[in-house]
Amino acid sequence: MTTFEVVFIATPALGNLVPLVEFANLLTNHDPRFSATVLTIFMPQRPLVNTYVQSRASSLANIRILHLPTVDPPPPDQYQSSIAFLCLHIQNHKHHVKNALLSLLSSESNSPVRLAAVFFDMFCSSLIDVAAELSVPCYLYFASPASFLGFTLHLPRPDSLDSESEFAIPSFENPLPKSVFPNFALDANDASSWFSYLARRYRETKGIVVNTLGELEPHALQSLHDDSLLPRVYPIGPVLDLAGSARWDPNPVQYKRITEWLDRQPAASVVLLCFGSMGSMRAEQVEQIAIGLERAGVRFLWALREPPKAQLEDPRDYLNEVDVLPDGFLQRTAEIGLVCGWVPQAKVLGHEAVGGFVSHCGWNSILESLWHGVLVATWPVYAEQHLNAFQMIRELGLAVEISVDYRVGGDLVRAEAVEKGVRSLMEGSDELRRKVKEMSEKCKSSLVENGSSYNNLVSLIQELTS
Ligand SMILES: O=c1ccn([C@@H]2O[C@H](COP(=O)(O)OP(=O)(O)O[C@H]3O[C@H](CO)[C@@H](O)[C@H](O)[C@H]3O)[C@@H](O)[C@H]2O)c(=O)[nH]1
Repeated sequence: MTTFEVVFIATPALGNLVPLVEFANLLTNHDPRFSATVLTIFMPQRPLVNTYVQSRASSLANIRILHLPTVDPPPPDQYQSSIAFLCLHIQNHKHHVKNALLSLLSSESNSPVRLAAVFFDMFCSSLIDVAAELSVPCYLYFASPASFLGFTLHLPRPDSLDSESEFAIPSFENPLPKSVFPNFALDANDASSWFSYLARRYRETKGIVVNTLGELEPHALQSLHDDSLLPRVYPIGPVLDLAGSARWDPNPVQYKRITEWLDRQPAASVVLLCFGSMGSMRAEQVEQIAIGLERAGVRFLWALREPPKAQLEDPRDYLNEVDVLPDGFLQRTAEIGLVCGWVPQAKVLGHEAVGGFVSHCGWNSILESLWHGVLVATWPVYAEQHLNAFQMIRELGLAVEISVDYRVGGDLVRAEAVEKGVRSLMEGSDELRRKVKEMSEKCKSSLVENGSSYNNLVSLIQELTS
């Protein structure tokens, strides 16, 4: 029997790497003819990514994790933005990726294993050259929504953006105000030119897998389908690591403390506040959130993390969060709240005590909340999150809004807005909750036999093995 090897390469960031590894896991579990190798790129500034890789490497039966040799980071005079840094750093691994693929191809020549494909994620377009040189079919794995994939393909030039305008982008039903554009699309620096380059090259792949489902993003997916210059798009999702960081938690003591605290709270009473794997807030914003939460008087679990000292570093848990919180806040809210650092988010969202989620709208967080049927209040911060929030509220009607000033990098969100947003999340919105529960059912059924994502996985496998 011929067996098939698939290689996966992701950006060294949890939001990209985790879904890619889970997709590799889904593929190899679905069809035992497949085995997978994940090639990882090392970045010293990302200790959480490294912890995740180490732990996952030992827990996945059909997946080999291979570390590419370490490469020096690009010197500062070669980039202006963190996106450019990432893209250059990834591009500088071309040689090592080629060697890794060559060694897999050479082992293939004396065994019935076929190297069926290489999957790259959204920042790795430069590596398409390596796959092309070795004639290995190349696919894009897109960990953000289909709507954002469409956005990248129709990125207006920054110098064509005028402050009053709205923009028609085919993957969105409504015109987009400039205020929801990601930072990289607004600045005429190297970030927008890198993104245009990345997206141009998506079209050169043999297919694109998006971590979404047809039932969630029908409009965006139809627009991609209608794009005759794009390869076939396979919506296969939601692909999630539901055990999440509970499996590789950076702080197991904290995890135990959180779980025990949640176990003592009434059903659907707690609001979780968490802003992604790279999320942190400056001191003035922390203060406004604290005041807003205290005024709202709801139970809360707040993942509060310290801003990184240098660009591209992960935030860290505060050694002592008392330093940034208003005087006496922890004592006054001791009965109803828990402030902690990193939380095992996917597990927490599945806990019956959690009734609402204030989220930065990273796509993995949105999918995790939909999976568990937890209503989100949107608080986008960076990357494509303003677009995701726009889609969730205006296009899909699946979230409530914390009225963040939509200027990117925006102003302080005042305590009043936090209080109002949290109240409307926890107190009202029965109809929204019903819709979210309905979507939760669709997420689950899409992955079982004859579900839409399941069927797309079967079609992809047919293509990979033909
Ligand atoms: O305290 C925390 C914080 C995060 N997480 C997990 O980390 C992941 C975070 O992923 P996501 O919600 O997508 O946010 P980011 O880490 O910010 O992800 C980046 O990558 C995503 C996928 O491309 C984009 O949608 C985001 O905008 C981008 O910032 C999720 O699985 C969370 O469960 C935790 O478990 N605990």
